[in-house]
Amino acid sequence: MRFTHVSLRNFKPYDDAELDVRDGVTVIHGVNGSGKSSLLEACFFALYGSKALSGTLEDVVTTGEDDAEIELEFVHDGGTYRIERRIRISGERATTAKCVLEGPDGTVEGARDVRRHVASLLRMDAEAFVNCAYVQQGEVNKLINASPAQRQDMIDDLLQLGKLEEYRERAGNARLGVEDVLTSKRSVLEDIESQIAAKEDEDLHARLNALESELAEVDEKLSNYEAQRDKAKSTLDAAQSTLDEHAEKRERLVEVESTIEDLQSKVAADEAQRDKLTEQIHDLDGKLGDLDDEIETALTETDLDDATEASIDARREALAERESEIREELSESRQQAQALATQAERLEERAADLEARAKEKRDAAEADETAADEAAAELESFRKKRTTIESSLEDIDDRFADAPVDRGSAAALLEERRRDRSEARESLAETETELKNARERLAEAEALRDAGKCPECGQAVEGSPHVDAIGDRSAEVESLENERDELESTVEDLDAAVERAERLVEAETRADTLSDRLEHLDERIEDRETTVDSRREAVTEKREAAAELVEEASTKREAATTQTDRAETVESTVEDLEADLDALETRRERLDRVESLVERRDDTVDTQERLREKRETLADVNRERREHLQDRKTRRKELREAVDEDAVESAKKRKQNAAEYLDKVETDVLPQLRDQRDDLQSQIGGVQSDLERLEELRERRDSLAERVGALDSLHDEVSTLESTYGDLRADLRQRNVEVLERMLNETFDLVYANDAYSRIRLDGEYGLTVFQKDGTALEPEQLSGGERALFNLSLRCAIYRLLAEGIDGAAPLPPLILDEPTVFLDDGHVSRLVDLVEDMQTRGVKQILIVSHDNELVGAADDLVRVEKNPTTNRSSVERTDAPDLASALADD
Ligand SMILES: Nc1ncnc2c1ncn2[C@@H]1O[C@H](COP(=O)(O)OP(=O)(O)OP(=O)(O)O)[C@@H](O)[C@H]1O
Ligand SMILES: [Zn+2]
Repeated sequence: MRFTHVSLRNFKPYDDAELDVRDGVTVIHGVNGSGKSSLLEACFFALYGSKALSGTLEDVVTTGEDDAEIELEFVHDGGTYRIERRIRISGERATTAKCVLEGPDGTVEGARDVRRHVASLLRMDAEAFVNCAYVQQGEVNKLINASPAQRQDMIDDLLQLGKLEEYRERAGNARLGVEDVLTSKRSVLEDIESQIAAKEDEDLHARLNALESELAEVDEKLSNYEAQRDKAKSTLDAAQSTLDEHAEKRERLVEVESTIEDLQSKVAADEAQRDKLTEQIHDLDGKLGDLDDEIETALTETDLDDATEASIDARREALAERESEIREELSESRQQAQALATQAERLEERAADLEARAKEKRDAAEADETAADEAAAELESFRKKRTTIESSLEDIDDRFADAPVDRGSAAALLEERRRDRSEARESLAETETELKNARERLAEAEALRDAGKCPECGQAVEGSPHVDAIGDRSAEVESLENERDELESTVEDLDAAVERAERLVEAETRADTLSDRLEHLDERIEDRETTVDSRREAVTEKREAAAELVEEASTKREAATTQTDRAETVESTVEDLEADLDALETRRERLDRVESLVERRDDTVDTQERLREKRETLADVNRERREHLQDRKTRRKELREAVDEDAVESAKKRKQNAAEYLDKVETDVLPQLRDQRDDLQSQIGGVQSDLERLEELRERRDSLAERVGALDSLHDEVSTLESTYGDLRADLRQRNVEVLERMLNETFDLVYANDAYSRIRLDGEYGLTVFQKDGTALEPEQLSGGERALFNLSLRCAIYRLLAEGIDGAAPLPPLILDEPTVFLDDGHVSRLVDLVEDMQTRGVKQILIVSHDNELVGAADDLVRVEKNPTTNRSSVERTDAPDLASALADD
């Protein structure tokens, strides 16, 4: 198997990338993170899908893109294949939107089917692919650190040895299954054999023969009795039909006899009925005569000529006409009477009303008169009061004739007098004070003088000029005392004058009051005078009006009497008319009586007619009945002759005999025989089915015995197969281990010659041991990092070779893929790696893909592929460079 072309879109760091992969060694190089490993992963992913990923499906699609596409073309076993996958991100999740494998045998679709198809094509699943062909970056220690059992599983799986174990287990399971079946079948077989033996002991055939002959005897007896029974049955039937015939005839006879009796009694009854009817008709004739008499009498009470319907109707009409006339007149008269009565009533009311008003007027006149009298009395008293007040006023005026002022100035006079008096009192008070002071000064001077001092300056009197002053001072006192006396009498006079003035003021005030009252009285006098006049006038007017009203009332009363008289006249007319109506009613009643009598007569005639008809009908019916009676009597005669009592007796006897026989045979003999027969038949059936069962058992025994034999030999075969698979696997594994150990040592020599190690041992349990030149053994884990890398590579290459050579025909193995194999190697060992690669090539590995940036490996490449990442877009691209150009490019470096 070889890759030929890979093309990517939006796979991890790539946008659009395409690469033709050629045979030989292809080295992919580029700086860290440029996308080298991703390119290899793309191929692996193309083959196995999500199983090939360490991460999730989403990681595959370039961040920020919706979908990714991977296409891988490869050749395998002479065929060309192409796988196409498309991954789409929808929401958070990525799904495989398309997955198609096109190959020479057709197209496979769907991720699961494609993965299975690839696994069966390459005979390895994703895990086996990684273990065999694809050495991933940093997986140096995977095989070294694995336990021998893991390693064994891994390698067995690669070499498909696991299948053998699987087959062995399947064979073991099959053996156990066969054993289970065998055991159960054997026990069934034993059971059947014992059943057969039991049945054979029963001697079934002899029993069958005996039962069958017994059955034949019973059958014969049965058919004999059945024939006898049939004969008895027909005898019985014949006797029965004779009896039935006679019984029927007798029944008819009875019927006919009862019919005759019935008819006879009906005829008699109807004849009696007819007689009764004749009698009734006769009675009605008498009744009719009576009615005719009554009608005659009633007619004479009316003014009818005859009692016909027409004349009664005509009369009735005339009465009705008259009645309506009277009623009309009556209603008019009643209305008129009513109207007149109402008018009279109204007039009475009006008269009463007028009289009442006249009385009111008279009462009002009375009241007015009383009011006028009262006013006149008051007027008289007011006039008297006026005279009294006038004389009082004249008295007051007389007093003012002597007074110093006129009436009206008294108040001013009083004020003047009081002022004069208070002035006089003030002068008096001043004078008294002056007098007191003068008296004190005199006393002082007299005291000083008595003490010998100057009464004026208080100095010693000798030589004082003022000693004469005492005389002056006593003269002053004297004059002041005179003045005071004068003033005191003035005040007394003025007191009297004030008193007089006060009395004048009093009189003046009284005169004013009297004048006011006088004025007031004058007003009232005038008022009363007016009242007296107007009331007296009103009295006259009202009395006149009352007289008029009384006159009007008497006129109304007269009119009322007239109307009442007229109403009475009309009412008597009404009474006359009512009497007329009563007379009319009596005449109508008489008419009614005639009419009802006529009707009754007509009814009676009808009844008589009906009775006659009924009597006639009855006569007809009886005529018919008599004919029918004659007919029935003839029939009775015939039937009486047809009944034969002897034949009936003999038939009865025969019937009884046959019935007795049948009863015996059918209830006793035949059922017994039938039971016997059924019992025998069922016994025979039982024996027959036993025989059939025996036969069946024998058949089953034979087939079971055959089956048990077959199972025995199958068990032997399966056991052999089981042990064969076990042996084969152990054998193959041993051989593989030997070959793998040889190849491992060859490879190891190639990459690690001249070193301290002599060889590697791979034991039967897949344990690995490294031997040093001095013979000491080492665990592979004890090797250095670089040594471990080489050891791993050797082991991987050896496994690859073992597979390549172990599989027949053209090597279908996938390319050998190494991702960064030189990481732990020093320069010398890199050239060993180059040797190893070349060795693998010479051993027939067609395609080797190596990711490396080691110059020496680059130099060894047949094809060089450069991977670059655009630093601005951060997207990777891939480009093939021819080896020589690169060599020179590297030389420039
Ligand atoms: N889904 C993705 N979308 C975009 N870029 C991705 C995605 N997955 C991985 N990468 C980028 O791809 C690069 C990793 O590629 P890869 O491992 O192939 O590099 P490399 O060349 O093998 O590097 P080294 O030499 O270190 O092994 C990283 O730069 C990573 O950021
Ligand atoms: Zn890498």
